[in-house]
Amino acid sequence: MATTARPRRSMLYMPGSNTRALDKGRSLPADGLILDLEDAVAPDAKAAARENIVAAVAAGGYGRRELVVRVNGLETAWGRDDVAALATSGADAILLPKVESAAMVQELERLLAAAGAPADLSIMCMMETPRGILKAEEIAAASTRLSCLVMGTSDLVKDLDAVHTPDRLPVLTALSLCVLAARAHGLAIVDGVHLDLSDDEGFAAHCRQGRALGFDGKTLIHPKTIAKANEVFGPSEAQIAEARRIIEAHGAAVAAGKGVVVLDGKLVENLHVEAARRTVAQAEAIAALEAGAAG
Ligand SMILES: CC(C)(COP(=O)(O)OP(=O)(O)OC[C@H]1O[C@@H](n2cnc3c(N)ncnc32)[C@H](O)[C@@H]1OP(=O)(O)O)[C@@H](O)C(=O)NCCC(=O)NCCSC(=O)C[C@H](O)C(=O)O
Ligand SMILES: [Mg+2]
Repeated sequence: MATTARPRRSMLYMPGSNTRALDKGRSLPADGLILDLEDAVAPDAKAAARENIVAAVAAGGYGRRELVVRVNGLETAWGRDDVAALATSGADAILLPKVESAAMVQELERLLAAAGAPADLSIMCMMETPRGILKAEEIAAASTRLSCLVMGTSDLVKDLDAVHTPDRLPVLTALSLCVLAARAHGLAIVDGVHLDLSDDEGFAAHCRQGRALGFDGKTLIHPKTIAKANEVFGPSEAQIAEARRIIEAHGAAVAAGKGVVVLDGKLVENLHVEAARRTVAQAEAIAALEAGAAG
C-alpha cells in the first residue's frame, strides 16, 4: 500500500500559463494540484509558465493541498531548466511525463540532488506509453524519492491506436499492471483524466471503476469534477463507522485470547483489521487536510 495516508482523491491539472487557474487552486477542494508545464502549455509560453508556477508556489496560500509540478520531458528543450527552477521551489513533488525506464527516473533524481532539492521533494511518474507500462515494475522500484504513479490514459490510448470506450476495456490491462507495480513497491497511484466534461455520469462511472481497481484517486481537468472524485475515492461515514466497529470487535476478541471474531455474521480476521485501520487513517488524513485547507 501507499507509504503514507496522504489523500490523493482528486488531483487537478492546471496549465502553468493560466494565472487565474493557479490562483483559483488556493480555494478549490482538491487534495492535490498538478501545475502543468508539459502538454497544457504551448512552446512559446513554457518559460513564462515556469515563472508563474515558481511565483505561485513561493506565494503560498494552498494550505495542505499537495503541490505537484509536471515538468517537460528531460530530453526536451525545457525539461532540465524546469527541474532546476522547481527543485527548491517548495513544491511537494515533481511529475515526470512519459516515463519508460528506471534510468529516466534516476536521471531526474540525479538532477534534483545536484540542484539541492530537499529530501522530502518526491518524484511522481506518468505511466502513459506502451514501453512505460511494460516497465511498470522497474519504474516503481527506481527511486526512494518515488511517491506516486499517475496514469496518462489519453497518451496511452493514442499510442495504442485504441479507442476511448465507456468500459475502458482497451486500457484495463495497463491500469491493473500499474496498480500491481505501485502496490508491490508501496506507492500511491492515481487514475487518468476523463476528457468529456459534458459526461457527468460517465465520469462518475470511471471514478467508481478506478476505486474498484485499487486507485487512490483520479486526475482531473476541471474543478466541477472535484466533489464527485472526493466522494467516490474517500470513505463514507458508514464505512468509517464500520471500520471502527471492526477494530473494536477484533480488539475485544484478541483481549479474550481469540484471533478471530464474527461481526454481523461475517468473519473478521487480521487482514480486515488492517483494511479497517487504513480506512480510519484515510478519514483522519482527509479531515486534517480539510481543516488546513485555508492555509
Ligand atoms: C478545459 C478548460 C480549458 C476549460 O476552461 P474554462 O473554459 O475556463 O472553463 P470554465 O469556464 O468552465 O471554468 C469555470 C471556472 O473554473 C476555472 N477553471 C477551469 N478549469 C480549471 C482548472 N483546471 N484549474 C483551476 N481552475 C479552473 C476557470 O478559471 C473559471 O474560474 P472563474 O474565472 O472564477 O469563473 C480548463 O478546465 C483547463 O485548462 N483544464 C486543464 C487542462 C489541462 O491541464 N490539461 C493537461 C492535463 S491532462 C493530460 O495531460 C492527460 C495526460 O497526460 C494523458 O496523457 O492522459
Ligand atoms: Mg500525457
